[in-house]
Amino acid sequence: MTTLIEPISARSASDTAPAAQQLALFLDFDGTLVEIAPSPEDVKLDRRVAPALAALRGTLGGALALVSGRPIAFLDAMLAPHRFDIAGLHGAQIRLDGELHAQSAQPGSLREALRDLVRFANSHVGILVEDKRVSVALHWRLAPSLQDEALALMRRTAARIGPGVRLQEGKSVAEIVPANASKGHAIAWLMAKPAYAGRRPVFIGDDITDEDGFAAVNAMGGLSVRIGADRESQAGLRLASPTALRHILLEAAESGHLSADDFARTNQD
Ligand SMILES: O=P(O)(O)OC[C@H]1O[C@H](O[C@H]2O[C@H](CO)[C@@H](O)[C@H](O)[C@H]2O)[C@H](O)[C@@H](O)[C@@H]1O
Repeated sequence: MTTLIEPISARSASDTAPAAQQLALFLDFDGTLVEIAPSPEDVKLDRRVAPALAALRGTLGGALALVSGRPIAFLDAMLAPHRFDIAGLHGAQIRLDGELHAQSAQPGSLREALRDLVRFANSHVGILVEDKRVSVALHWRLAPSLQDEALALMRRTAARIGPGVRLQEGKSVAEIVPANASKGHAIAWLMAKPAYAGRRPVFIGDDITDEDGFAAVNAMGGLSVRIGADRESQAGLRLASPTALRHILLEAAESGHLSADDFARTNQD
């Protein structure tokens, strides 16, 4: 695939800051920092990744955040003892510099809807309900033949709750999330804050929910990188797998250098 970015060194002759100081790095979690697993609690994070991200955050002058569908508390537990800036629940909650700045309210009737979803899961082997309080996910990875039924149930449920929510589809999952939550909004919000402002955003993700984020960084002249080549995407670049990304991140953490060019190595593993 063609590289769609120009080398950072060619972008501005007057810009003498080190390449890493020109970037803001936004990272999705599932399918990006960890491989997709059979169920949400089965994911395994390589033990070198959290310290590498902490080192990279230093290299980037603090401009590093996770942007995920997971709750912040889950990501904190995975990355402990390190704590990062995080947009969780597809942007429904945002923590910056240790402070919770944005938190959508639990959409009306979500509790009631949850009971219906749990009933469906209890009567269909392989269906999992993930209750994230402000949002809820219905998973069918372990029961792929139930995809249509599960998706139809989630569409009906979201419609019944009303305009306060939207349906977010993903890999073998559908989620009901607050209508105003999106990864694109979360990235734009963070990019307006001092630690991130004026930098070139780089967003790396793998799923449908990441497309909003890709569109947002594309609109800001940033770099969008999709893990996997299995479907169309607005992302300008591709990496083959979380392993390929991990190599880049670990190398950058070790060397103390990160530039846009590091993400132009496409389809590698
Ligand atoms: O935005 P992300 O960090 O990519 O989170 C998106 C959703 O990821 C999780 O579900 C996905 O990963 C599971 C574990 O690999 C997999 O079993 C499932 O099929 C995938 O859809 C997570 O459970 C969701 O809460 C996230 O919203």
